[in-house]
Amino acid sequence: MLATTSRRLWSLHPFGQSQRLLSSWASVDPSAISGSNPGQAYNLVNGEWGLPAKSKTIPDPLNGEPFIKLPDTQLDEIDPFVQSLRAVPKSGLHNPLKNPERYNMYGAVIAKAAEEMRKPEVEDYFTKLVQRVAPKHDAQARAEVVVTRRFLENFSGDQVRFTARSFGVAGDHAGQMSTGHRWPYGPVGLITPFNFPLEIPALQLIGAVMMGNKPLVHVDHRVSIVAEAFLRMLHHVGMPMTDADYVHGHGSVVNEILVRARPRSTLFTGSQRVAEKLCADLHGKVFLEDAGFDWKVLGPDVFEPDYIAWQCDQDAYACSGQKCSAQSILFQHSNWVKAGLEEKLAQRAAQRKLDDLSIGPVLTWTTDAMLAHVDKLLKIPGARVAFGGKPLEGHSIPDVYGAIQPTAVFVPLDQILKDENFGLVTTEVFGPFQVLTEYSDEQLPLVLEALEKLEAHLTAAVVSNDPVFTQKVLANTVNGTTYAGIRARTTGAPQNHWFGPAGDPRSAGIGTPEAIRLVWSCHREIISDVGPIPQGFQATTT
Ligand SMILES: NC(=O)c1ccc[n+]([C@@H]2O[C@H](COP(=O)([O-])OP(=O)(O)OC[C@H]3O[C@@H](n4cnc5c(N)ncnc54)[C@H](O)[C@@H]3O)[C@@H](O)[C@H]2O)c1
Repeated sequence: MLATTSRRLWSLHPFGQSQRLLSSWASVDPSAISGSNPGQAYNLVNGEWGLPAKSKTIPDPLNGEPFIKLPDTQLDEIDPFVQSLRAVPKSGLHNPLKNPERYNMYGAVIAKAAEEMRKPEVEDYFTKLVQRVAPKHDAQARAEVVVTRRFLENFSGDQVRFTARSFGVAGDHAGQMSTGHRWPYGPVGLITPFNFPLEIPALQLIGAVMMGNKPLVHVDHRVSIVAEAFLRMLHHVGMPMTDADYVHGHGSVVNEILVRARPRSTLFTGSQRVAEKLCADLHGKVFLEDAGFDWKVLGPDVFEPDYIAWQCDQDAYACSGQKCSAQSILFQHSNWVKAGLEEKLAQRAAQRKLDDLSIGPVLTWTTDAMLAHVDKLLKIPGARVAFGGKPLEGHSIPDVYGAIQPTAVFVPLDQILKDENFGLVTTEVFGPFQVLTEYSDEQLPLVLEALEKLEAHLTAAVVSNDPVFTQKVLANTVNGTTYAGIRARTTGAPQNHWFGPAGDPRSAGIGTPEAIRLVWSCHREIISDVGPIPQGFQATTT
């Protein structure tokens, strides 16, 4: 049974000064939650926050203290979520012909949400909350909050209906006109992972509701408290409480809700394994942002090696390598090797420290698992540890999480291409780990062969200002978000461009009007044919 709670609860938490300013909507204080004062998360269904019978606690990633209590929703408690989704018509809560006032309503809600997030205390609040559950440097956590705010700024006011705009084409005769509409799916699923606790669920949730869908939202349990706070903030600025449901807990439980509720579409962001399972269980009605094994090719033109080393370090190791866009493999032209890039990379990586969370806990790989992966790679002829390869020391990160130094293993290109090695070398390690390799001018076709063999096509970078070289690589690859030019990176996507994989009809996107239209609406063509019927019409059978 779901027990209903109310906003009275906030008063139970000993908020500090800045959190008191937020007390009308914030339910946990990131500065105060601890083993002795755990935060409490709630499910939301049909407009009511509530708790199932069981709860579970999650450990503080920095010291192991059980610091957040989560609803541990069981299979016999999912009926309200199933019924809530089933009650949503396929034509959505609004569409261009139904309840168009809601485009205006969301324009106002999103504008107010942006205004709320522009308050320094709200920016600090979300930054700190993100850091408590997914420890990363203040700059990284704050960037997530700022990108979210800027997205809200971009999609406020009339941008909601502009994003859902229709287009018309003249017909064959008077009275006929065809109009292409962006139509909602109605009931939808939205599942996101742990690594961007705010940005990914926030951007996708807003895209879903502004296009007229009602989503069931689920975020990885380790960080789901953050999106709950965002949802509470949206309610505070006027979003109807019944427009989205929110369920904490196990992925398997969400899986069952979706199987029974049969949403018309589901956006999944996470691992390839779960992506494929959901695709099968939901009969292909999915959009996917799945695993990233992201590559960077350094072209022959060596330029500003200190800058390039800094960018490579950021791409591989910021957020402890836990970005889907993190640089997983670096193809260095021999000119870069001669320029000493590897040493520069090692120096940059050595600057990272736990104190400022420029390196920190890894939430889905243990230390042993990451080091075992390194050991397996080292069995490949010619492979060597370029730097790192050791556990972090002097910390209290619990064993369920991982903690290793920023690590790079060099593997010769010809070995990477061997069938017996390729799968191992191109396994995504969601932590501070990358593979380095080297190629010569004559070996560029081998680099392209390796890129062709990869299965994941999320981000990529071609670091070169040589247009012929860059064009050759771009022309023969498919990654959905590819940066090209001497400043090319793999990470740090802001709100001003599409982010998402390519090369798969299920590929989703995030961040732009095109991404929202693709993921959260389908095309509907309405052909008006109102006459007049031609004078002297005579029927013929054809
Ligand atoms: N492509 C992108 O934009 C993008 C962005 C971020 C992360 N990722 C990927 O996410 C992965 C890291 O996250 P992870 O390993 O924790 O992912 P994961 O697939 O284990 O979990 C992701 C989400 O799915 C849920 N889930 C798990 N099993 C489920 C099931 N059977 N049915 C429904 N939901 C289920 C989890 O609770 C979580 O919310 C990496 O592979 C990374 O590349 C991709």
